[in-house]
Amino acid sequence: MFEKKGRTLLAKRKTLGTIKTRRTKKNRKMEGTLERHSLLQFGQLSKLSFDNRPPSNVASSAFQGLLDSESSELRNHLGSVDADADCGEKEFILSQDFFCTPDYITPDNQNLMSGLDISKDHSPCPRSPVKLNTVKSKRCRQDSFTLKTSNFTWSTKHSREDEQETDDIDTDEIMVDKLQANQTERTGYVSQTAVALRCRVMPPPCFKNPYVMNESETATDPFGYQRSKCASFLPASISGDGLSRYLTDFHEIQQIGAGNFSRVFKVLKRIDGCLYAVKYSTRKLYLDSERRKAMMEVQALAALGFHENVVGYYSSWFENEQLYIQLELCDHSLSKKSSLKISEREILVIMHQIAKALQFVHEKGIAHLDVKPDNIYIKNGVCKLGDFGCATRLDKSLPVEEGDARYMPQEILNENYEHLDKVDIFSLGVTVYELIRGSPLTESRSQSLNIKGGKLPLLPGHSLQLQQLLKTMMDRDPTRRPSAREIMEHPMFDRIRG
Ligand SMILES: Nc1ncnc2c1ncn2[C@@H]1O[C@H](COP(=O)(O)OP(=O)(O)OP(=O)(O)O)[C@@H](O)[C@H]1O
Ligand SMILES: [Mg+2]
Repeated sequence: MFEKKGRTLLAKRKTLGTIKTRRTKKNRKMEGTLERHSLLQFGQLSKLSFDNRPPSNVASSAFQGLLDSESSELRNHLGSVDADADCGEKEFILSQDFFCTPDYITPDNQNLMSGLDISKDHSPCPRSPVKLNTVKSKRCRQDSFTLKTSNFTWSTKHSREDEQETDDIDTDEIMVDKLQANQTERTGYVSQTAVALRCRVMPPPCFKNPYVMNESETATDPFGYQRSKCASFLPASISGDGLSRYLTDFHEIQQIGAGNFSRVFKVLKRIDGCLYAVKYSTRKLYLDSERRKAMMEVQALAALGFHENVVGYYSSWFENEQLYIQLELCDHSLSKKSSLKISEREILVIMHQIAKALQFVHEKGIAHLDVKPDNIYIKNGVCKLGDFGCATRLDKSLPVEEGDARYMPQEILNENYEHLDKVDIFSLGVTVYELIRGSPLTESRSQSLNIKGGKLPLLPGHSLQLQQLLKTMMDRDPTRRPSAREIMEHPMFDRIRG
């Protein structure tokens, strides 16, 4: 912790360029360690820069070029420092903190989030932090001070507080060197390359997956502390022109679906040549809270893992303040079929497969809460449950946001969340009823009252067994509805088990 504070201080000194500290012995000793640490870190950075070069991407080549030029410049500088025996006076500390501490390198009013466009970065690379010609230093012992230039104001209140923690208050004094007039403009300058490098060095933040039961798998995040400083910066920083992961990794073929909040495209993944579905939010998710809410869908999918009757999940990322989700590509959704008459055998197959999916989901402690024909997809004749945008935990440890009201039982509309698994059973019952009817449910109040009241009309042409099962699935009382496992084990399905 002590060394950490020492680094912070030195990083600040480097950034400000002209602030010198009269060091105590203790600090000098610390710097020796930190300089070695910095060299080590630089080694890692340069390795990253040279080893991870994508061969065929123009944008990333330009990006790499900038990184390389900056890397070699920094390396030259470090080399010369290495040869110099008097390490105590050097101001070249390059640590991860330098790249990951926006508050130290970011002047006020600079919008880093929208400025990350390497192709447009025609600004000169920052010169190595050479010693500036300074005029006589002036002592400053205020608790906080403001360094004003013609362009910006940099409050160092926090810096001063940090330094006070690190340094011995009695012995430390801060001396501020006056800048030469032609250096004032550079004081607040942060190279876009440095920002890009920071993003590259810094892995994205880890979020705890609330659907995963075994805490130990997600509790450890070795970068947690440093990432937390960049958490709100990173999602937006990977967006913007020229750095689109979607466009870089996928070739868009056609739109295959749209929901209330999203659009879904059939895409070809460039690197593996396979087809996928990519769903992305139509609304821009500017707020952290919006992003976290959207992320619950992918967290549920990731926590569930593979099941043949659940739509496959591959990856997800934020880009341009939108959440992108790469999914298994299916042929179409079941709603296409709800306007057609389908046979009882087909109905039984669908019912059995979705009950299987629900059994799997419920056993993982999750409720789907938006089962309906729109959210059941067909792939090669196999049904897959999709759209986990309303998924929540059965133990009520997460907020409940019910799905399409037409398929919801009365108890959830009354905010009774005691039997969330049985909400899915009710919705599956309504889904099957809609398929049998052959026409989509309307928003009509009388229809809705009948369904929610468990009053199922006779379904001519269908077995009593099926009608009986549907009736219990749509019972008003959730405790009387069968579980997904009980549905699966119903003898009626012997006809299709073949
Ligand atoms: N993996 C997929 N393969 C094929 N089509 C898909 C896939 N995912 C979604 N779709 C299509 O896109 C439509 C919208 O997707 P989805 O239901 O996930 O979006 P949404 O915005 O969450 O929907 P909702 O309006 O229900 O909230 C689906 O009904 C389906 O037709
Ligand atoms: Mg949907």
